[in-house]
Amino acid sequence: MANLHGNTDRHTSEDMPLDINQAQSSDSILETRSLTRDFGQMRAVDNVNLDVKAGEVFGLLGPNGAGKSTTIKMLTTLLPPSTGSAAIAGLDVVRQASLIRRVIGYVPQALSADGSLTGYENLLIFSKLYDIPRKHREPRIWDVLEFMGLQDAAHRLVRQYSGGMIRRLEVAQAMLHQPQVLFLDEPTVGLDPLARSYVWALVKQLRAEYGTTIILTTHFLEEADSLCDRVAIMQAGKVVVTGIPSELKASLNRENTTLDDVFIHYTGDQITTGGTNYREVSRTRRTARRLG
Ligand SMILES: Nc1ncnc2c1ncn2[C@@H]1O[C@H](COP(=O)(O)OP(=O)(O)OP(=O)(O)O)[C@@H](O)[C@H]1O
Repeated sequence: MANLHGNTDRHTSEDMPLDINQAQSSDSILETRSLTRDFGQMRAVDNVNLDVKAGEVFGLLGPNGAGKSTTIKMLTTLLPPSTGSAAIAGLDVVRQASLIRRVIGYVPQALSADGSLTGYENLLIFSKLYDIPRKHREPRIWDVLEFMGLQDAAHRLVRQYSGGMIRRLEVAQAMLHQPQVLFLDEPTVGLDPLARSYVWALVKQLRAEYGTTIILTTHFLEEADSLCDRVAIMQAGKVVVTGIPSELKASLNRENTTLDDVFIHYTGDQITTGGTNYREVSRTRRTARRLG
């Protein structure tokens, strides 16, 4: 393993990925081993090894097209890996997919709430999808509505919600069955700063009150710095570095280092550029517009 401290040369993808605190797999709730996904000739996720501890907020960072969403889709059983393996709470994502779905929640980038229904109705549908027993549904729905600060809007149509309220409803949907691990794929894309800070507060509260392990992707490095216990930076399908944000920043041995500096150091890229194609841009803009 390369020595991170004092090394200010740009990291290349040929190097071994760095892990500056080397999580032990024994207390991991999520593990991937050589997780790989190909789309035809294109390798979207390339031999990714991750260990996430129970109760951590873990950030997956990387430029557009780095492989973050594809990784999340494999972990949430929506896409089978080409090779390699992944386990959550000791369950294999391929062989035990239906059991995995009971212990995870997932908020995708694309809209997952139906605008023509009320918030309550959306939650009722999810409570049935999650097989929550009939007598527990209503109290559970009111619990999550209250937790997300949406109880007064419960019977309003979702199309009348603000972008921030829709995001909170989507997190509520994903939390109904009290998952051990919650995946948030760009939870604050398209939100204004106030709504974004509300979502940050919610993530912190979820972890504090329920001990939920949270795995999020984001393009906002300030957000990752504020929320995440550890981050992994991906580039071209590989994890190039994993670590605690403060230690990653300190390791550059520069004054006033931000996570942006760390990101540029390891990827040589500004997070808003590089590898972007029309499909990705239009998807992000579509999501932002629908939330906005
Ligand atoms: N279904 C698919 N078919 C073909 N290629 C795909 C598919 N899904 C993703 N890709 C490609 O795989 C690569 C990784 O995409 P992915 O969406 O995982 O990146 P990302 O890091 O999540 O990017 P973004 O930050 O833009 O969401 C990209 O080159 C993308 O074009």
